[in-house]
Amino acid sequence: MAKSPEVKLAVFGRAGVGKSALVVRFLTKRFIWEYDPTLESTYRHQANIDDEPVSMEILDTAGQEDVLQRESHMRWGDGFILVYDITDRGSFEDVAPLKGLLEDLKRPKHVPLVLLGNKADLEHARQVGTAEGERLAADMACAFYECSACSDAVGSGGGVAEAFYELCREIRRRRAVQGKTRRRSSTTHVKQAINKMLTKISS
Ligand SMILES: Nc1nc2c(ncn2[C@@H]2O[C@H](COP(=O)(O)OP(=O)(O)OP(=O)(O)O)[C@@H](O)[C@H]2O)c(=O)[nH]1
Repeated sequence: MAKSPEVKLAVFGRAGVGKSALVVRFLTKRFIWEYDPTLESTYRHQANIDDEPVSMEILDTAGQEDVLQRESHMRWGDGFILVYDITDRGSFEDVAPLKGLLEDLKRPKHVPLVLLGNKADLEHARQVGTAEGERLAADMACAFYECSACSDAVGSGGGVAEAFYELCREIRRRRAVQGKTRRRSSTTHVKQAINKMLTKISS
């Protein structure tokens, strides 16, 4: 049987935005109130997305990792979920610099991303409007979800799982485009070699 394509997903965001809670919600469909402040953790998960199997490796980063750790996690990932907490404006303001770091490190620069505003169940404490999230996602050319790790029902866009799935789809799309470009460039090389030979023969 063919092996499922592997995708490496990393979850980034300020400490306390709910990265671990979101990963656990995605993997177990449950919410657990408290975790040890994250030491980084990785998980494996298999899913069928649009009838195609995919094998995910998910890295839940620590909100307070140092620069070297962060860079190595950014190099590791194929795609990234950038999380903020809708009740913490500072966590929203951290997102654009994270995207900037990714662009500095990754080639090609345009990295598969999803923006996720978590804790949508805490509407009474909201500090970041939905429209602001939408605008930032438009600037970053990525999908946007407001969700709650407490519940799949809260928030727009079909909950936490949909954000992970959309990131996998985006990685697939990019790989398909890159594969085509590579195939095209190798065909071009063959054509150039044949042309050279023909020129030599005719001269
Ligand atoms: N109300 C509510 N609380 C949440 C939600 N997600 C996480 N929390 C709470 O927010 C706190 C931080 O959640 P974590 O998942 O540990 O956050 P983290 O981003 O992994 O934090 P670090 O590991 O320190 O980087 C915990 O008390 C969670 O119970 C949510 O969607 N709604």
